Amino acid sequence: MGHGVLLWALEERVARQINEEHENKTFLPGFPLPESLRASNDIKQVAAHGEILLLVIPTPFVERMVSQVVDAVRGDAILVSCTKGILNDTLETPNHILKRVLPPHLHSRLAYLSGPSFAAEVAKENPTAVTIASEDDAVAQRVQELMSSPRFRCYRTHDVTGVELGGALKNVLAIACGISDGLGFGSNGRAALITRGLDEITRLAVGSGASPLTLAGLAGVGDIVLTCTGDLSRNRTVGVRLGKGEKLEDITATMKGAVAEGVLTSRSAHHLAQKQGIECPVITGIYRVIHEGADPVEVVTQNMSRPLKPEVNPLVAEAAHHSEVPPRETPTSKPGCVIGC
Ligand SMILES: NC(=O)C1=CN([C@@H]2O[C@H](COP(=O)(O)OP(=O)(O)OC[C@H]3O[C@@H](n4cnc5c(N)ncnc54)[C@H](O)[C@@H]3O)[C@@H](O)[C@H]2O)C=CC1
Ligand SMILES: O=C(CO)COP(=O)(O)O
Repeated sequence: MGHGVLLWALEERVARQINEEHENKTFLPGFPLPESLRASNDIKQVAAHGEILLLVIPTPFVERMVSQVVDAVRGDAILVSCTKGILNDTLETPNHILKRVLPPHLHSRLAYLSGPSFAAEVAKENPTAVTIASEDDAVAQRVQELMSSPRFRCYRTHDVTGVELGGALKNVLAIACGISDGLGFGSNGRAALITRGLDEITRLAVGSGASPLTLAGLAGVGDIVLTCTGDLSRNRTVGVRLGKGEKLEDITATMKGAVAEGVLTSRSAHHLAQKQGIECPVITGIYRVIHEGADPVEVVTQNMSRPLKPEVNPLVAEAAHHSEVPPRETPTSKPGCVIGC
C-alpha cells in the first residue's frame, strides 16, 4: 500500500487511459485509479523500474514477454508470477518457463501469487486473502510485507508446485461448474463437481510433487470455491455459455480480449493426467467437450455410470504420509487472531 507503481500495458489506449483518465476502461472499467499509478507501453522501461515485478501475463505469452526484458531486470529484483496456467506442448507452468528463460542468479528471486482474488473485488478493496509461494522464504516474506494491507492479506508457503497447479487447474473445474449450471444441473451437481474436481486436482498436484495440504488452502479450495461459484469468473462464464449451447468460438469472440485460461489448460491437464496415469473424469470430460466437441450431457452420464468405488480423499490419505508440511507460524495472541490465523 502506498507504493509507486508503473504498469506495462500491451495496448496503447490502455496506457493512455490510465495516465490521462486514471481508469483502465478496457480491462477494469468503473474503478478510479490513483494518480501514483502510471502506465507505459515500453516493457523494458517498466521491467527496469521496480524492486518487485508482478508478471500478470496469460500463459501462452509468458516466455515471449519475459525474454524481452531479461537484460533490463534489476539484479535485486523479485519477480512475482500471477499467471495461472499450464502450457499445452511442454506441460510447463510459469515456474518452469521462468527458470528456462531467466539467468540463474534470478531463480531464487522468483515468487508466485495465487488464491481467490477477482481483480474487480480487489479494486473495490473487498477483504481478500492470497498465497505467496517461493522456494526462498526471505523472498516470500518480502513480497508478503510489501503487498499486504488491511484489505489484502498475503500468506506464504514454499510449495510453488502446489500453488501453481492449484491456480491453473481450478480454471478447468470452473468451466465444468459453469457448464453444469448452464445445463441447469443445480446445487447438487455443482457441489459434486467441486468435491470430485478437488480430488482430481489434488492427486495431479501431489503426483507433480506438491503437498496435498496446499490444495486445502487458498490456492486450492479457496480459489476453487471462488471461481466455481462466483459470477465474476471468466472461466465459469465460458462454462455457463457452453452449457446453454453456445459455441466456444462465439463465446471467446465476445470476451473483448479477456482470457479464460481454463480453455487451453484443459488440454494440458488432460495430458498431465494421462502422463501420470491418474484417472480424472471431470478434467478429461471438459477436455472432450472443449477440444473434441463431446456433448456435455453425455459426458456427465458416462462419468456418473462408471464402476462404483470407495471414496478415498487424497487430502487425508496423502497428508498422513507426507513429510513436507508447509511451515506454520506459531499462533499469536494479536487482537482479532482468534484461531491463530
Ligand atoms: N494471481 C491472481 O490473483 C490472478 C491471476 N490471474 C491470472 O493472470 C493472468 C492474466 O490475466 P488477466 O490480467 O486477468 O488478463 P485479462 O483477461 O484481464 O486480459 C488479458 C491480458 O492479456 C494481455 N495480452 C493480450 N495479448 C497479449 C500478448 N500477445 N502478449 C502479452 N500480453 C497480452 C492483454 O493486454 C491483457 O492485459 C492469467 O493467467 C490469469 O489467470 C487472474 C486473476 C487473478
Ligand atoms: O483466478 C481468478 C480469481 O482468483 C480469476 O478467475 P477467472 O480467470 O475465471 O476470471
